[in-house]
Amino acid sequence: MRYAHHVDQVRTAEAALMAALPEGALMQRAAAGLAATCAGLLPRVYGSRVLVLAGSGDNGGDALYAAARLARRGAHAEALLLDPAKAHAEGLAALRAAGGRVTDDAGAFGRADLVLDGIVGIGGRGPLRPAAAPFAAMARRGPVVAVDVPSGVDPDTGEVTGPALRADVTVCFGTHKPGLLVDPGAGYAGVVHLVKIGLDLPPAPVEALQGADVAALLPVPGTESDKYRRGVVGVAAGSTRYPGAALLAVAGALRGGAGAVRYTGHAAEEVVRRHPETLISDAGPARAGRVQAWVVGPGGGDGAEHALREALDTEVPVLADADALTELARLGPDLLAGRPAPTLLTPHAGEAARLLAGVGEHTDAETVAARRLWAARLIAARYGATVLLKGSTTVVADPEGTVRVNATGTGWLGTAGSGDVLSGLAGSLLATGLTPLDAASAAAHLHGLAGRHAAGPGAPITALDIADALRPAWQSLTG
Ligand SMILES: NC(=O)C1=CN([C@@H]2O[C@H](COP(=O)(O)OP(=O)(O)OC[C@H]3O[C@@H](n4cnc5c(N)ncnc54)[C@H](OP(=O)(O)O)[C@@H]3O)[C@@H](O)[C@H]2O)[C@@H](O)CC1
Ligand SMILES: Nc1ncnc2c1ncn2[C@@H]1O[C@H](COP(=O)(O)OP(=O)(O)O)[C@@H](O)[C@H]1O
Ligand SMILES: [K+]
Repeated sequence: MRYAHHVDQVRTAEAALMAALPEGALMQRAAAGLAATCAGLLPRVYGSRVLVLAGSGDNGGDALYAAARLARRGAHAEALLLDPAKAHAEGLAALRAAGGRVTDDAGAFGRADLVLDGIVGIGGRGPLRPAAAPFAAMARRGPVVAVDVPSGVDPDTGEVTGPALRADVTVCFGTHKPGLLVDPGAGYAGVVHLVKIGLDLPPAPVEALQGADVAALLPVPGTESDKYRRGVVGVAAGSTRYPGAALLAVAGALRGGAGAVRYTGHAAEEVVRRHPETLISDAGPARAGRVQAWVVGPGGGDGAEHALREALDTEVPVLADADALTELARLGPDLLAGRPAPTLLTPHAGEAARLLAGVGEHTDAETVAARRLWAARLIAARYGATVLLKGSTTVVADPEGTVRVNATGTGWLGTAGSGDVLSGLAGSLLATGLTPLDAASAAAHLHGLAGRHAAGPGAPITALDIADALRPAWQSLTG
């Protein structure tokens, strides 16, 4: 598991640790880890040109001390001080003592073999200020290593509201920050290395499941298992206009661990032709027969409201997607109130904007994509449901405030019908007995791996390719 903490939690833990350590010890731990990562990125340290962009806080201090360590190993280290009067005095003295020097030539950025972004860390707020902003767009020769956080990225949210430094590698201290794991910030962070510095931290508000965590969640049939005991997932999807969504949701559901898939809707013939193992019900969710979870909405068209109401009237978990979300946004969160079982909502950014409008928060898809944590948390709180917000970083938030992020995906997943496969998959995991939080985060992880597997070194994929790749993705976790 990767854990990410908010800035105020880091500050509290840092204060407690600093009180127990000699002055400056914590910064030296940070700088040592930072310098070691930088050394690993350079073909050789001796003779390399290292440039520090140094702001006036401790983030600049870390960068200056790390550059001093590299200078002691023979690097030509230079520091560009964004506010010379306020530069970190001890860090600067260490750099000078190691043979480094100060420069005011901005061209050094483009010539450097490695740039250290020590402009701002967890003390930064808002976009880069004018003195630093030009570096966001400047050509570079060597890698940019962000110290703790890429400057210009909000550490708590990953929001980027103006120019920000795009790093190849981010070396963060003590714990991950949410902004390193959630787009758009994650896209600026590059590869993230964590340097442990001994902080004693509270429970993390944001976490990211790793392969082993997901493997531990996936259902495994026992000797007593049969298709019913493994769980049956109901899929109410597709319409005469959109039969394909039904095929795709069933394709995902068949590969999600449930023992059987029960389908109801207007695309029964097509579904059985493509997936002969599907159980077909003529009635809607209310009388379709026993299931342990319902998936409702993909390609649902005009029938989506009816199917949603019937599914919500059952006593099993319900996953609402696509057209069912549009209906839910129109009808409002009261529709979910008092359900005896949990509800999982799987919006993309546009559907999330509709759900937010349904509770009086008028916004658009771009804003949702730019403020993913905010959007997912708000929908979860206001609808009292678990939310899986799709996109380049998938964010899963439950109404109790737990947030998980998933980054196994690839841009190739942005293909028509991809979300239908995901909803079938997540519903199937729900039917096996996973909580909505676990089902959603495991499904997002598997779906992302399947997309990568299907795309290979890089090629367009179809939604059915993703469904087909779910088995190797699953095996890659459990093998
Ligand atoms: N916590 C830990 O456990 C450890 C923390 N450590 C390190 O300390 C770092 C935090 O240091 P910090 O508190 O000094 O704040 P920091 O990030 O340097 O920024 C403050 C300065 O930035 C400026 N500034 C603000 N916004 C700006 C903007 N948009 N654009 C430009 N400038 C902006 C602001 O200017 P002012 O408003 O004062 O004019 C102020 O001068 C942390 O990230 C980590 O690297 C490690 O050494 C050890 C363990
Ligand atoms: N840039 C991206 N990086 C990673 N995953 C992506 C990206 N774009 C889309 N996806 C994933 O692809 C799927 C698209 O789902 P959705 O938008 O509902 O498509 P559709 O409605 O066509 O099925 C989601 O799982 C989403 O997370
Ligand atoms: K930084």
